Amino acid sequence: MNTVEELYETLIQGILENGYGVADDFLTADEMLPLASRLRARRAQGQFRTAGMGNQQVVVEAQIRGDEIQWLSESDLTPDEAVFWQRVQAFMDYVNRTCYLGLRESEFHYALYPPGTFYKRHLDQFRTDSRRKLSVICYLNPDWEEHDGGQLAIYLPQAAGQERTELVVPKGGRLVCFESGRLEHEVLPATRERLSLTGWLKTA
Ligand SMILES: O=C(O)CCC(=O)C(=O)O
Ligand SMILES: [Fe+2]
Repeated sequence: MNTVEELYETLIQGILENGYGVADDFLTADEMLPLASRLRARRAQGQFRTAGMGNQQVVVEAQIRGDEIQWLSESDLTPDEAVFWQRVQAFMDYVNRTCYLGLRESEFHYALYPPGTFYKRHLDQFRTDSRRKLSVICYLNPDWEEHDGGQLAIYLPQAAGQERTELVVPKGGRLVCFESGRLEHEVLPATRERLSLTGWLKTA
């Protein structure tokens, strides 16, 4: 079993060496499953909304993204959500001590992609707001298999204008992190509902 510092170090090394980091078991199954249930319960209560594009005006654009989301509010976390929240805050503190990114704030939402939906290739920074420094996605999918699809495709710039595509399987408990302003990425369609907690670590 990894210590949390080892998980944080794995993520940071991944970002420095490959542009993105992946930590399996960021959440244990015991930590992840209650969050998946919480997501479904909140959605059943009608708290989820079709996600919009950009921060200027919310244009619902099913051609671009098909996920439904709900933002977390720090003042309204269940104990299970607080475990995740605190682990992310500790990661943010660790990054600030080791990489001097000046991260001060975070924002997270649950996301559910119904089967067949996707999020086309995009960058996570808004033209009008560059405070998002690190994108963080934690998957809440028990028993996810490669043939279920739903991979996160990450486009890595290479020398001479080339690029390489890497695919991350959205396995439950796994966390992916990359620089929001640098890496374009895409969510591929899945054959099952695809659950996650997605967020950004931001400067003030
Ligand atoms: O769920 C993922 O793997 C990525 C989600 C994403 O790119 C986003 O919400 O901006
Ligand atoms: Fe994204």
